Amino acid sequence: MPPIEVFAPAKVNLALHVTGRREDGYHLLDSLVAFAPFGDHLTLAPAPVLSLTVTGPEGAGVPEGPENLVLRAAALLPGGQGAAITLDKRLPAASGIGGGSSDAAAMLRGLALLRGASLPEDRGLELGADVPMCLDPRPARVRGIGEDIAPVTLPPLPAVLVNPRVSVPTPAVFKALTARDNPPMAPIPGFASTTDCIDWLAGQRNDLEAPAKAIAPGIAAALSALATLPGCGLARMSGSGATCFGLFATLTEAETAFTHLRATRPEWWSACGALGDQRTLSQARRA
Ligand SMILES: C[C@](O)(CO)[C@H](O)COP(=O)(O)OP(=O)(O)OC[C@H]1O[C@@H](n2ccc(N)nc2=O)[C@H](O)[C@@H]1O
Ligand SMILES: Nc1ncnc2c1ncn2[C@@H]1O[C@H](COP(=O)(O)OP(=O)(O)OP(=O)(O)O)[C@@H](O)[C@H]1O
Repeated sequence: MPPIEVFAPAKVNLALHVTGRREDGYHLLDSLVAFAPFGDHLTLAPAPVLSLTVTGPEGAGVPEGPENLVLRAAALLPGGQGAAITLDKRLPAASGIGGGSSDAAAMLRGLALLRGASLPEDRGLELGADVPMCLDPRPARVRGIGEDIAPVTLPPLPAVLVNPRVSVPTPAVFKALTARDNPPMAPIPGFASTTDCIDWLAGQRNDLEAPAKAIAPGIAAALSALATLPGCGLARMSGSGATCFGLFATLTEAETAFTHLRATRPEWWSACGALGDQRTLSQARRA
């Protein structure tokens, strides 16, 4: 049987409001997410047992053992059939763009095809708050701790992403919050254009940006590098950081800005593409 290939796109929190805290310490969020046309790649070859090999430019330091979210995801699906898994890491780990969560979600989609199994009832929430939204990688308003997902329609959002090569652990950023009961996002209107959407987003926030910046000052440098690129309409951090994104009215403007940024900051991880719906690209398929 030919191997199965699955794409695990980067997740971007276009806005992320922290609106409360549950008794178990998890924070209640109100977030607008979209997905990038770049990300990690998984290959699942039928094999007698389950094994994982991590490759790719961002693979260094990513565990190959049972703690990898890909293997933890595999353990959730019934069916004994093994698989030789290759995880080609292109997204920096622990960087706020859902790398591990998107890999876990891609693994669930791939194994569901390989084993003919259905997806777990909690849609992978037990693996991480970002996994359910990554299972169906389309623009969505996400509430609760990540389980309450409502798809939304957004125009394509040309973006440049940059990671200043600092990794910030998600729990430390939540812990450093000074206010946990902030106002939710405004109601999401229909957007006539990309510029319309960028203007609306500028009135929303990422409440994790201030605590993340306090932990990792490199984030401020990434944000100001993005904000000063010609045509950048909004620069903001994604998730718990440290990856930041800049939004542009057109893909041509974003690509020009990306070329400039890559040349001036070659030591940073960066990528460019239109954020939006990546369901088609992310479908598990036989090679
Ligand atoms: C920041 C976001 O990326 C926004 O989409 C997510 O909320 C975090 O998602 P994630 O990385 O999948 O997070 P998890 O692996 O579930 O949680 C890591 C840690 O972050 C904190 N955490 C996470 C999610 C949440 N809603 N409240 C929290 O307080 C908890 O300390 C938790 O132990
Ligand atoms: N498949 C994986 N890819 C990357 N990291 C992994 C993976 N599996 C487990 N990890 C571990 O999980 C940690 C968090 O990595 P991940 O890429 O999920 O970041 P994140 O910033 O928490 O994502 P987000 O907050 O956007 O969901 C890493 O430090 C790494 O040791």
